[in-house]
Amino acid sequence: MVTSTATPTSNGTKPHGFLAQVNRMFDAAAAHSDLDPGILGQIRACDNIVRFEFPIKRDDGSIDVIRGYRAEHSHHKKPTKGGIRYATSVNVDEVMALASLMSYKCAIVDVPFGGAKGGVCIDTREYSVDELERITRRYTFELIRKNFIGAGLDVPAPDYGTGEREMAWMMDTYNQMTDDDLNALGCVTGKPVGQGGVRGRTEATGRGVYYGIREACSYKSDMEALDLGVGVEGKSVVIQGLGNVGYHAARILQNEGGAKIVGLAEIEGAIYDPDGLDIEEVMNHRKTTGSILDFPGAKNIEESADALLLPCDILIPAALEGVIDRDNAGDIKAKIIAEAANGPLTADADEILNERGMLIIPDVYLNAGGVTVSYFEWLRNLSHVRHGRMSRRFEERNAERILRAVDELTAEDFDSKLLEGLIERIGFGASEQDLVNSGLEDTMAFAYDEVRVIREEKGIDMRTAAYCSAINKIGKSYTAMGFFP
Ligand SMILES: NC(=O)c1ccc[n+]([C@@H]2O[C@H](COP(=O)([O-])OP(=O)(O)OC[C@H]3O[C@@H](n4cnc5c(N)ncnc54)[C@H](O)[C@@H]3O)[C@@H](O)[C@H]2O)c1
Repeated sequence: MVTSTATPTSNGTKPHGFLAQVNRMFDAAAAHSDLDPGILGQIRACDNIVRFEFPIKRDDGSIDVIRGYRAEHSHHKKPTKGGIRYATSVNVDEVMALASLMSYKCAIVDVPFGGAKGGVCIDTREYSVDELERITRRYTFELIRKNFIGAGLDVPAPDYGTGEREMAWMMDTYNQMTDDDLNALGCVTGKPVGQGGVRGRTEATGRGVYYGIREACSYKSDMEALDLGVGVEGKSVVIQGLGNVGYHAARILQNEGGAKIVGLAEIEGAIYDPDGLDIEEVMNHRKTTGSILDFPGAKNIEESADALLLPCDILIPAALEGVIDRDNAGDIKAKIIAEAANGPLTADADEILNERGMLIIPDVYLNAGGVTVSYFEWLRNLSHVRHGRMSRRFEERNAERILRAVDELTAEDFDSKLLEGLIERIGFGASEQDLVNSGLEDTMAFAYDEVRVIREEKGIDMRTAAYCSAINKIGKSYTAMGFFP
């Protein structure tokens, strides 16, 4: 085990890797800050990182050595929060970069957590479900031993390659291994609904991506500058990655926003149809045939990455980092780049696309829906009260009182249907999903507005403005609490 606060210089670190890209973006925003350089340095630094290896018995009896990581970027607020990634790209540089993004993201949407990220360096397709469960449980056990998990300490969530299944295994392992009975449910978020999860968490990142794009498309001056109309409706969209984030973003953009999905890219290749692709039909086709290719009416694109260059209004990279770099940035035809994935643009690509006048909605803002709803889930776990449960009866009784107060309404003709109608009309007794979605919608709209004001005041691009927002808020936090000892 290596526990260190130093910047990575060995073992998996790329010379100009992901962390260097994130720090370059941070530095561009820090140049607009009046904060003491020492405080800026502390905001940028990764507070704690752990790397460990453990053996796992495969189904055939052989042994694999698995490498895991967890980085806690910023302890200015606790717990720290961030996903667990299962991918072969996972290394110390990647988890530190992703943990930094989490700190900035939480600050931008006013979620009171520090940033963290963890991962296991595996290709999930090479392991059975039983093996994945053993890996997840052992990884969690290592986090417990090293004090890197707990409702008040550090709270993982799903990321690339993990989902609610892995979160349930993590929570159960934590529950079995610790005495933290009261708060055990809050040790991870993104759990299944029956295991302390909240309705709406699975789709939350994709839904947040939709709300963020909708905010961006609602500003006439920005749309006019791109020669586009106001609103999401009718805009053509290309999406890379049809996992949790990409699929739900596509579905909601299509069904609620009226956008036209013209291109979809997955690992096996991409498809294009300028007349529009129905996302559910494509997913069913993939389920049946094992691939999105050969979808009826669509053109196959054998080289999946070429889909990034398709003509469209909005390009949504929703897979992994660094997919748009200085080599392909000049060929991108989309007018809006909506960063659903973390770090899909290198700093060079970011500069090139900004110079070309494109509107980039940055990851640190756009994919914050997941952590926002994770916050709701965590609050629910700590309070042991389901959202909407306390308020529903109270609100129903209020509605009943209002109805009974209407003079002409006697007790005999009191009609429960009328009560239901009133409840629905004035929004009483909202379901948990309604409460979660409306909380997420407000959060995304409010944060967009804060970033927009900074962007206009300083005359800077949206990413730099979003980082400025994060730096201001985290800087305020460090300044107010002072430095120990
Ligand atoms: N899950 C969340 O709540 C969440 C929250 C914030 C940010 N993110 C970020 O969103 C991105 C995607 O995460 P996810 O949870 O949807 O992961 P996921 O594992 O559910 O899905 C990722 C999808 O991308 C596909 N993919 C991988 N490489 C590809 C390529 N080169 N071209 C096309 N498709 C490719 C995979 O096959 C998979 O279907 C990551 O950058 C992650 O950090 C996720």
